[in-house]
Amino acid sequence: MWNLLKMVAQQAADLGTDVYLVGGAVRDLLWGLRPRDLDLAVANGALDLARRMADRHRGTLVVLDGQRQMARVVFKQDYQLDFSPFKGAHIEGDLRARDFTINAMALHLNSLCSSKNCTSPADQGWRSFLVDPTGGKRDLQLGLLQATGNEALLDDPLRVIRGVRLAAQFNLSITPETVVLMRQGARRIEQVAGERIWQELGQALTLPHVHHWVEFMDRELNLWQYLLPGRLRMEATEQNYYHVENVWRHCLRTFGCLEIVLKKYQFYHHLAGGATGPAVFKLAALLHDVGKPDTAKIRPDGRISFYGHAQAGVPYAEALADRLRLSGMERQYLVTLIRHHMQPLHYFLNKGYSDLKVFRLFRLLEGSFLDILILSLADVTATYTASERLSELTAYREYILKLIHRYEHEPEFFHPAKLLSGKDLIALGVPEGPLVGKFLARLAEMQITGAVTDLHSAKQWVIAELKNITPQ
Ligand SMILES: Nc1ccn([C@@H]2O[C@H](COP(=O)(O)OP(=O)(O)OP(=O)(O)O)[C@@H](O)[C@H]2O)c(=O)n1
Repeated sequence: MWNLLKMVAQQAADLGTDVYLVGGAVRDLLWGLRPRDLDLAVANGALDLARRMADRHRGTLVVLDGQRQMARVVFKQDYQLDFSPFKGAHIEGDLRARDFTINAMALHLNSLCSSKNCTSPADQGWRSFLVDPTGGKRDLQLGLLQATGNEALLDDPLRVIRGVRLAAQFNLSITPETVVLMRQGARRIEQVAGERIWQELGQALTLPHVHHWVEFMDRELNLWQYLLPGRLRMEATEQNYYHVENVWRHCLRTFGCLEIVLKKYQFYHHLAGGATGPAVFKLAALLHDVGKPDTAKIRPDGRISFYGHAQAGVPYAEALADRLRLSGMERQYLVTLIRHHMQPLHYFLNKGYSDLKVFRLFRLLEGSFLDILILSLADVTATYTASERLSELTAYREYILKLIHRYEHEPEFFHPAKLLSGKDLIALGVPEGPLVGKFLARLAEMQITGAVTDLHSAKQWVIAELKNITPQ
């Protein structure tokens, strides 16, 4: 990295301009990290400098905004350099216009690289070229997050969420004055584009232990009220069985339990949902009961019917996905988690643990079997610990862990070899259309129960079933 920065300084000197390493990269260096995304503020000719770096050092140039002179140069996927002009007349002005003091520092590369100190980050000499007009270095040492000024968070309310993310990431305390500014900024969060919110919120939620910060966003900043559709309604709705706390408190508790369950059983790496999967998963925990109170009813026979509220939560999940502009995959994942989160408990209470029931539950959960089992365990842990029903919790935990163990150790059970394809079924006389899918699903279940064991018995079963279909 240091060599790359030397090259930047050299090219800048040739162009007769000043260049500074700024923002998060400087913070990370002081924190002892090796940044890979390097932001560079250039006095004049940012685009020319980016072009020279790409041409002369075999980087790939992407002009991000030609008019505003912003460009990115990528080097063999190792480092990414973002060039932009100073915001303001000079570097101090640029830094003061940034979000937090720890992000408002710069390194003057021209001076640094013309000195003998430009060798390696281990050589601490580079610190003497720090430009730090707001006291970022001191704040970082003290573990404090502080806004650069009174307007910083009103100018760009996204910075409120960035602040929470940075505090969580670097384990910082937010100064009381900055908390007040964050609270004011939070009221304007609705002005911020959904994709920007999701980018920061997603990063924050991906961190492994943010329960405390999620509570902070609620208690101190009222942020969830602006971000989550249904947040107020959840607070106004009592859990309608066990009557311990309102739905929103329960969801916050579930969020905390989810982080514990994920850590305790090392589940982080098994989740579906792609790179942002963990963040969507946690969002689902926070929203999972939003559909209450159209909800669990005790039926006359004493059994509990759960379907209503999980289904009723789907439109809220969709509205949130739209607001945050989640990708199609993220949206689908969120909706699936919300829609089916009650099913494992429903199966536990009402259906039992036969092979067929386990297989049906697996099929029902649409590729998110493991994730929904974990969410359900967190959900039930939250409910049963709050209402001190610990023996029931033990039984449920055993049930879920047994399912998870089976899922991880018996892949052939969950994915039985396909004896007949859709085409085979049609050749045997199954009418084209939805019936083919139904036959395939039934056939898989027949394999699970052992009623069908090989190609011959599969064909026999299909032929016999076809006779049961009334001819039109
Ligand atoms: N809303 C924002 C976004 C960014 N910045 C400034 O731009 C720098 C670069 O932003 P970005 O690359 O998004 O974040 P980093 O702080 O570099 O953090 P990370 O590398 O962890 O994403 C920040 O350090 C900060 O100085 C800001 O003031 N306000």
